[in-house]
Amino acid sequence: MSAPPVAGHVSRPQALGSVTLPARPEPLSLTPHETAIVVVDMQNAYATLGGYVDLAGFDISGAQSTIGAIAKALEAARAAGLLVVYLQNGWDQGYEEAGGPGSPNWHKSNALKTMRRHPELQGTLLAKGTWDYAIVDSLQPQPGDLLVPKTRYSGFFNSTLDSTLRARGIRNLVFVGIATNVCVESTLRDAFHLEYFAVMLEDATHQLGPASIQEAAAYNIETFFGWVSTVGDFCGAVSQAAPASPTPSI
Ligand SMILES: NC(=O)N/C=C\C(=O)O
Repeated sequence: MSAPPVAGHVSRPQALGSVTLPARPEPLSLTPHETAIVVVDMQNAYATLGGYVDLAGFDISGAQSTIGAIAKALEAARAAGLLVVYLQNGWDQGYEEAGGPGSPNWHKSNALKTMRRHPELQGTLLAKGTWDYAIVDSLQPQPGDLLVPKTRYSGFFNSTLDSTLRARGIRNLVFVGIATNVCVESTLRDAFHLEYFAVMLEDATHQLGPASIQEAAAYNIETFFGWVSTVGDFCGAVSQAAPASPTPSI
């Protein structure tokens, strides 16, 4: 027998307008107006050949299919009236926000390390205003979407993300983007600690590192921090939502 759905944040279980998303370890009920899709760091740095992670030596051959899967999920999310939030990772042009040798980020960021190894790249990786920092052409934000800049792996750290979501009554977050095991998982873990119901669409994410890392992140998420679903199931579920009503004006 299959497990009954967990009510994600709905005003009451199975509230009017809620949809059931097939997910692991069990289905999740979501109310569209309390749900946002969070697009993590779909920048040239992470998803385009010649960007930071490619130059740093990671395999991003799967990024093109991830972009296509995200585009599908976004189309369904927008049609159902879900809030779309983009996260954009990087720093000012002088890299003050990245931190100096007193910051672990200075030591661990592969972008900063790559630029130290190749001084000719200095200023080109993840700096605001550069091609590397820009969101990929095919996933450009649309009118009504929100864009939240961030300077560390978790989108909740030192950013406006939590207040932006709370102000809009958002309690459920659907995650897509790159990289599964770094910024997606870091943000999703923080979402759990901040009492959001978090779902990752596994085929709309891509890992940095071997394929086993993707599996490990999905295991962690479905076992400890949230739920795991797919783009097909997400599109099917949100297509059942009543058409979005316009935001009331005040
Ligand atoms: N967006 C990410 O998951 N980023 C991972 C590594 C980095 O930004 O250096």
